[in-house]
Amino acid sequence: GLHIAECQKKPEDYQKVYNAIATKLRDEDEYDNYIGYGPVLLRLAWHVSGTFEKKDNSGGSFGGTYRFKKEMEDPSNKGLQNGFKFLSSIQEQFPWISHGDLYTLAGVTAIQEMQGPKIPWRAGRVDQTEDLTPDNGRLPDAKGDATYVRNFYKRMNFEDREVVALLGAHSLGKTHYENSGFEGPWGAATNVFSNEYFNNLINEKWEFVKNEAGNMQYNSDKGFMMLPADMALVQDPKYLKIVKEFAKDQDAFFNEFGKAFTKLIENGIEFPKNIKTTVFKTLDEQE
Ligand code: HEM
Ligand SMILES: Nc1c([N+](=O)[O-])cnc2ccccc12
Repeated sequence: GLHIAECQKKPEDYQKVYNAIATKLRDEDEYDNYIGYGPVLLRLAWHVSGTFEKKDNSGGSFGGTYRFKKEMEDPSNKGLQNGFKFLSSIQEQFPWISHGDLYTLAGVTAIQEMQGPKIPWRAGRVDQTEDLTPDNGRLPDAKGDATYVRNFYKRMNFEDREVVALLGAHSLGKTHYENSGFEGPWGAATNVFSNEYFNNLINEKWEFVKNEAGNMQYNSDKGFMMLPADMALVQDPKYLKIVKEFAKDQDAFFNEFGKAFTKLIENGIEFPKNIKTTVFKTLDEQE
């Protein structure tokens, strides 16, 4: 059914939550060989939203159902518990925030504190009961080709340009054998948002190899890696055109990513007029 957002707090209350997350991100910088918690918090926000199914308006970020066992233990979510644990102290400090608002706000904080685009955000997600937890298997398969990726994102109403922009988040963080059966990049994993991923796709020399977990992935001689689903973006002529644009024009990428990420974390939710969009200030902007 339809999810109507409800919110009693003011924008400055959510800026306090943003600042607490951003401060903790700065303090706890050693996580994952000094990549920090930014990428895993961003992936958590995407995974709690990426279960959305437009046919019956099920899944999506509204109900905060990631907190329940079935969703937390979805094999697609392996490793995200690190992000969940990071947020437990924030949840204690601000017990009034819903889980859906917390997970999506943390993703927005991660993007902005990693020098990414501003992500407009609205509050009002309301915790739902465990029975509404979506089944496992709604998140995308890393082995998918371009046809698979295009069809997958149709389920959430995303077009080619939005899909290519969203995958640009793979400029951040890395794959880990213990989570997904893929590994790398080595040494090149970043925690600064950029369009580098698109330049890697186009400029690196890729070798399709079987990795130590028995999965096929693309490795470059400079130590970068791509999933088969990443490489789909240069194997499909329509996607490739957009990859080339974003590789040349970081602003175009940032602009498209900002809009698509807000759409991703708000899929399936009706926001009444009284709930205004907030664009949070970064810590740097408040010092
Ligand atoms: C075709 C769609 C996608 C597939 C198949 C996919 C697959 C994956 C896989 C297998 C990993 C490695 C997880 C691990 O081993 O720890 C990963 C990491 C990541 N993904 Fe995606 N992803 C997709 C789309 C997205 C989107 C839309 C976003 C955000 C907008 C995103 C953000 C991230 C981030 C930030 C990481 C790094 C996490 C870390 O360093 O801990 N991905 N993705
Ligand atoms: N850093 C990454 C790259 N990269 O090129 O640096 C490519 N693909 C990725 C897929 C999932 C997570 C991180 C990725």
